[in-house]
Amino acid sequence: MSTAASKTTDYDLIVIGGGAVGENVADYATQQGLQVAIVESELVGGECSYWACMPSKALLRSGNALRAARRLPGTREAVTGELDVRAVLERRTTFTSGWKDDGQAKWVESAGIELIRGHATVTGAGQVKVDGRMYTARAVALATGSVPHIPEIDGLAEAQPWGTREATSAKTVPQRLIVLGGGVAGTEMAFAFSSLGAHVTVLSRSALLSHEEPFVGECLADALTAEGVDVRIGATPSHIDRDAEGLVTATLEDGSTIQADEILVATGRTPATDGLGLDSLGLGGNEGLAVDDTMLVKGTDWLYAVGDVNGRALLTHQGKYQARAAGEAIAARLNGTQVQDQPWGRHVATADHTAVPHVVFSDPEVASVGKTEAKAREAGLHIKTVEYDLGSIAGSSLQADDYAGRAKLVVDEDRGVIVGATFIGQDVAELLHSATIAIVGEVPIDRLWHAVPSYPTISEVWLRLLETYTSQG
Ligand SMILES: Cc1cc2nc3c(=O)[nH]c(=O)nc-3n(C[C@H](O)[C@H](O)[C@H](O)COP(=O)(O)OP(=O)(O)OC[C@H]3O[C@@H](n4cnc5c(N)ncnc54)[C@H](O)[C@@H]3O)c2cc1C
Ligand SMILES: NC(=O)c1ccc[n+]([C@@H]2O[C@H](COP(=O)([O-])OP(=O)(O)OC[C@H]3O[C@@H](n4cnc5c(N)ncnc54)[C@H](O)[C@@H]3O)[C@@H](O)[C@H]2O)c1
Repeated sequence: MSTAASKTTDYDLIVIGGGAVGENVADYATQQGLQVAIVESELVGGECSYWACMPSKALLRSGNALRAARRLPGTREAVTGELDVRAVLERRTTFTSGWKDDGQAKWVESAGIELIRGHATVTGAGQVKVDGRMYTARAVALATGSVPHIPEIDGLAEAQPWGTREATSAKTVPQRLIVLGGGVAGTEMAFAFSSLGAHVTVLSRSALLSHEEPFVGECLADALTAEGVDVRIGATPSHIDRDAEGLVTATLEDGSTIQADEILVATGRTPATDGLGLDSLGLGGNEGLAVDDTMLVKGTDWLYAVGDVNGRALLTHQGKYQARAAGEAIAARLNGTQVQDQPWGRHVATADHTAVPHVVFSDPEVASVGKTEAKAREAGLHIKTVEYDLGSIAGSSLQADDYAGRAKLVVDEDRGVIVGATFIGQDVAELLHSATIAIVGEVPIDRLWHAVPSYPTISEVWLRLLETYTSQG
């Protein structure tokens, strides 16, 4: 154990940032006997707990549940009203603990981690300054997350747009909302606010969710349009203006205008490295810190970057996976025990390269993992793809009348294994882990044939996909 080191430094490890990722780095390192401190400048729990995953999913769930009920004759008749907006917003607020972090701060303490409140900067190897006070450690882990990217559009900054923080913590629902960006956050928030009664216009310069299989964006655009959302693909504003009454006007490149009460900017995020003092250490830049698979920043032997800040996968679950690897890798290095850094070893985040699962909680849901067909081809893989209509599965038709959805597998023909899977449809999120296991486990297609899906579940799509794959020869 590492107590010897603690005699020369204040801590074995200082984690900067107490979001979900920082908490996990600290926890896993502490469990290996390290003395650890977390520095947090805002709320312990970070973006996910207060302004991202939790409140956004709470805002989405009620609309999705209402639509699900309306898809079933018999149930439809029992659900005759609209959403109670106040109740939905209140339920959202309970998931953020009213934007108070007492519960999570208490957990940090109970886990044997020291919490230092304040803004941290890194002043040298193992040196961290927090609001004027210097602390030392044998290793430092950055888990500072990411910040919104605001595009340089004339008048946008002056119009004081909403970011995702303002959207997820909204106290009221604007009558008209413009959503700029057709990525994950923009799509989810368009569904959420439309369900809550806003008239939403989405401005997306490319197809919605353009990193997914192409049918995903098409299905989502259709679903949003059916909900009354005005989806403008290929539309970029050239100018934004907010007048004295608060009215927002977006002027598009073709000269047309759209008016709204609020504009939400959801155009991506960049690593939160500004103001950390990295430039003076010859590190930094806004492209993200290059790390190895133990999350050690390249060119250093003491600095780690974990979660959103390293730009590998801006997702809570993947950041926490990196954190489990990094927390134990740091402990192994400091304790002088073996670092298991071979691919798929305990101390590396190998899955970041091959199997990052993600779910978009739109309606229909989008759940995908691994490579799309385009990415697999780009990687030079010799692939075959197979698609199946989810609506024709017995389990799906029981789930909802007129169930619409699609599934696609990307198979590496040389290895006979799945390298990518995409599902779109109601309630497909829980289907995703089966695909993640198949990819991570490199389960041969021939063996997958023996994984029999229960009847009548939506998972039966696996059987149909494999039958179709085999019949294609
Ligand atoms: C609207 C929205 C919805 C999302 N929904 C999902 C979802 O459903 N599922 C999912 O997996 N992911 C989702 N994400 C992504 C997810 O929120 C992030 O991947 C996750 O929060 C990253 O965790 P992190 O700990 O790396 O960073 P953060 O949660 O951002 O935590 C970083 C912490 O560091 C602190 N900090 C920063 N700089 C300093 C400093 N110098 N000194 C001290 N403290 C500092 C910050 O105050 C913050 O608390 C969503 C993101 C958005 C924007
Ligand atoms: N359910 C989830 O897991 C979930 C939900 C929300 C967000 N997130 C995470 O948060 C991150 C940020 O979400 P996001 O939606 O902001 O990013 P994103 O990368 O998913 O989408 C950004 C969108 O903005 C567009 N865009 C970028 N610059 C633009 C410009 N100058 N003008 C017009 N459009 C522009 C892009 O084309 C893209 O469509 C994502 O990477 C995602 O991992 C996850």
